Amino acid sequence: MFLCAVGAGVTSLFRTPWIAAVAAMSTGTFVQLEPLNYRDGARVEPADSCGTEKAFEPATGRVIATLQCSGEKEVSLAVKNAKAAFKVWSKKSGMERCEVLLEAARMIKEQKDAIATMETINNGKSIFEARLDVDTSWQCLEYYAGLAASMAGEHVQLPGGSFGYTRREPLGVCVGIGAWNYPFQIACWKSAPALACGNAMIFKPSPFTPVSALLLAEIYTKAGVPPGLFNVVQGGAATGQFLCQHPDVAKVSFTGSVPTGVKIMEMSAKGIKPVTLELGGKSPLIIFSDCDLENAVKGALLANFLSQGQVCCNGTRVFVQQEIVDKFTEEVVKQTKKIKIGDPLLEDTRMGPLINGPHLERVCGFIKLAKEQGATVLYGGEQYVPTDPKLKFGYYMTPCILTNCSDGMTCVREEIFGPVMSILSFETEAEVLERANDTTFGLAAGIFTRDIQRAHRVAAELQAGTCYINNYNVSPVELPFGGYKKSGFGRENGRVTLEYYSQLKTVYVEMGNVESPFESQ
Ligand SMILES: NC(=O)c1ccc[n+]([C@@H]2O[C@H](COP(=O)([O-])OP(=O)(O)OC[C@H]3O[C@@H](n4cnc5c(N)ncnc54)[C@H](O)[C@@H]3O)[C@@H](O)[C@H]2O)c1
Ligand SMILES: O=CCc1c[nH]cn1
Repeated sequence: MFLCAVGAGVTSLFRTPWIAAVAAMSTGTFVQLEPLNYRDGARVEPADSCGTEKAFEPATGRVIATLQCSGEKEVSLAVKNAKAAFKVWSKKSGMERCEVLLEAARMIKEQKDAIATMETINNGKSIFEARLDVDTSWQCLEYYAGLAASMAGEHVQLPGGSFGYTRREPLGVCVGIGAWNYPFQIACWKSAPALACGNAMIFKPSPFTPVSALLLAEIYTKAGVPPGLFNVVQGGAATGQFLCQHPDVAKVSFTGSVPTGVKIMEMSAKGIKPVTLELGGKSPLIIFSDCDLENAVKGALLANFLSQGQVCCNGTRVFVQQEIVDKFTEEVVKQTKKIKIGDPLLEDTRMGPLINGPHLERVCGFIKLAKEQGATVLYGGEQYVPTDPKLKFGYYMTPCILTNCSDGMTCVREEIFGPVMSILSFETEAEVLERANDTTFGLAAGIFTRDIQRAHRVAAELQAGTCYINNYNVSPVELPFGGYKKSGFGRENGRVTLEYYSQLKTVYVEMGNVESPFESQ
């Protein structure tokens, strides 16, 4: 499927040499040559286009693909195909859908290293993390495979022997629109529950990370979904709008920024389409003085520096109780200095490049402004050039720790979406709760304490969709994930997500005669 230096030509995704060749690929070698749209069970060039976009390898700054953004015609063809596939797939039993999803999960597991390598090349996250993302991806498919057959309604007894029952039915053609920070995982988090419920899906990845959704599409086809059930269209805002506005699209599940979420909701409102919005955050991490300090420091690093800090639920406002703030800060800086930055495909790298040049500039701009507003950079926050010459034009920076922060500063109020931790001190539980909740976002929050009563009391008061107690950024597929306030609504993962990809039909059954005020005397 890909031409690459080690691949020696075009090979098939499903042959072992392809998997081995991709998994062994090194930074600076991959070029995407095959079409990036997927329709009717195969890669295709789009029928029309509304411009082009370039996708990069963030580690080197090389262009790896030039996308044709799908136009209205291509989007309509994808919807037409998805509608046809929906007719077949929605008639299958839950157990039949389960079998196909389990096979797809098995194939993802089998190709884990190759998929993770592609993700690292296109996104820049370390191969260590990309493999973890692939694990949560196949787990998601397995989880919803297991739930597919449990979709059921209820039976309700009514007077006179009449009764009613409910049926949980799929919605139809669902659209998934993804962000660039977890390209493969987001495609799985959306498609697995959608397909388990009997829907079809058209997925549009971010134009920055167009590559890995195609691997998922090929796996679904090989696993046995009908052609057209999972299609991929490429492009940016214009393509996304064609999708959201299409009259035959039944639902939109979106992961991205708040401003785009607003637009998605407006477009969906015009068609009365349900939406799931997984948006941004500025989450608090609260560290009480009675915590296990070593775990709290580990938690703070997990909350800030995974995927170069480009994680929606990151706990970037680190509130530390006054008594331990010096000790905590010293230890956090010590551990942050140890993070190995560099070629993301190397096994010991823990921080790769940011997604692209403009984003790196934006993150550095936040740090500059933080300094102007009175914050102190205790460590990092600078552009970084690794010694390997092939990485010279990559988008690297050192992880940044800010102190002397106050609640009104821009770095404390706005989502930076980069490796920037702001440390703030507090004195009392009541005070920190008020400050933690003083944000328009509400995606996640964290608490480190040994006092279990306090942990649950604080979790109950935090205005956030997910609260981590004594850990951070762990997202098992069994647990629902989603936001409060401007971080969005609807959920991904967990049993509840079946409700967001299905609708309830009530069937009334009359066992007697019709009683009517209109009957003749
Ligand atoms: N809550 C979550 O689960 C979650 C997960 C990952 C990222 N995010 C958030 O995503 C943001 C970063 O991702 P991003 O920069 O890709 O976000 P973005 O909003 O710029 O883009 C997200 C997607 O929307 C598409 N898009 C842009 N304009 C559109 C329009 N008018 N109509 C339809 N589609 C449109 C983009 O092409 C992309 O595929 C951050 O705010 C982050 O917090 C949230
Ligand atoms: O970036 C936010 C968390 C996440 C991971 N995968 C999908 N969302």
